[in-house]
Amino acid sequence: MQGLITKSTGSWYQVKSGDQTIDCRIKGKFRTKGITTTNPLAVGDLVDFEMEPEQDTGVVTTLHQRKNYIIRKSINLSKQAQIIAANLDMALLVVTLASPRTSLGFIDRFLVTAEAYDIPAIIVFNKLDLFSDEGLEILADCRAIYEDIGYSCYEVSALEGTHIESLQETLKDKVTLFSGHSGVGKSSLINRLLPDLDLRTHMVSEWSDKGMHTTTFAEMFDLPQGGRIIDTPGIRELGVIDIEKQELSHFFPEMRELMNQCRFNNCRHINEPGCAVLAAVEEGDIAISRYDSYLSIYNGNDTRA
Ligand SMILES: Nc1nc2c(ncn2[C@@H]2O[C@H](COP(=O)(O)OP(=O)(O)OP(=O)(O)O)[C@@H](O)[C@H]2O)c(=O)[nH]1
Ligand SMILES: [Zn+2]
Repeated sequence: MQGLITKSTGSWYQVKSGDQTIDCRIKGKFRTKGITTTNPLAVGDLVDFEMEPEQDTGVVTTLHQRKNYIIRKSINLSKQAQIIAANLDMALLVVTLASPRTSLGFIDRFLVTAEAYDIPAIIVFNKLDLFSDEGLEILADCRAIYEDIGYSCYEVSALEGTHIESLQETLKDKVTLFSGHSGVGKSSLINRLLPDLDLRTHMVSEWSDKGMHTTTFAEMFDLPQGGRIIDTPGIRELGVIDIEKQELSHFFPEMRELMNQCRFNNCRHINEPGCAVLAAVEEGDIAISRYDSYLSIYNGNDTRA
């Protein structure tokens, strides 16, 4: 039987197949080429599984090839990576310019990561209800920086349910990963999008009843209009995969566009003469905040929220 992994605890996997949801273990080894992972399978994986004889549990036997996947590097020195989720169509970042304010550096880091994974990213500015007229202008300026580059932006209030419909339309029939640092309202937004609120708490208790670990990495939910979202509790940042300094500007679309116009083909866009990127910054065609983020990532500075 074929199924979709919607939740994982590390040793148990929840596999959705048709209208059924079956708790499965894995048999044998599933290796991911090129990296050592702490978890062989992740939310979003398509698998084949078999029911265990006379049990209501199953065994995963095969992993289907992944379209993409995102990882988180472990913080210790083991060099192991954790696969957070697989087969994504879109990565959504919830941010807010109200408290706790998301820094532009944090947003840019997320976008670079999504570009590196080749996963389209969208930005949702939350807590719209907290903005004064002046605040709304700042929000519009910020939004313009990202829309000019080509990223879709949404302004919502998860609290009041403002502008949720257009976001719902965008999420329709897609698999979208939700990220955001603590306090931005990611859970509130997800609860808005999933009217069946009991779903989440219900599932947790059901798993505890079976004596399974409830600390999960990520979890997938069906959207009522079609499509799915993946929540990433406790994961504040996507693991930036190793990006060569020389390649970093490829992941800033507005720089990527200009690169061929730099005088030197190995231009770092830092102080080289005839640099088209520096010229665009000067002209105001590239936002200073974006260029600052480029330098900051280039120099290996940690840009946290
Ligand atoms: N004013 C306002 N407050 C909001 C909005 N969305 C969320 N909040 C509040 O912001 C706080 C954090 O919301 P959560 O949904 O828990 O945020 P989170 O991003 O999931 O954060 P963690 O739970 O720490 O991961 C709560 O007090 C919410 O009530 C909003 O649109 N407007
Ligand atoms: Zn250059």
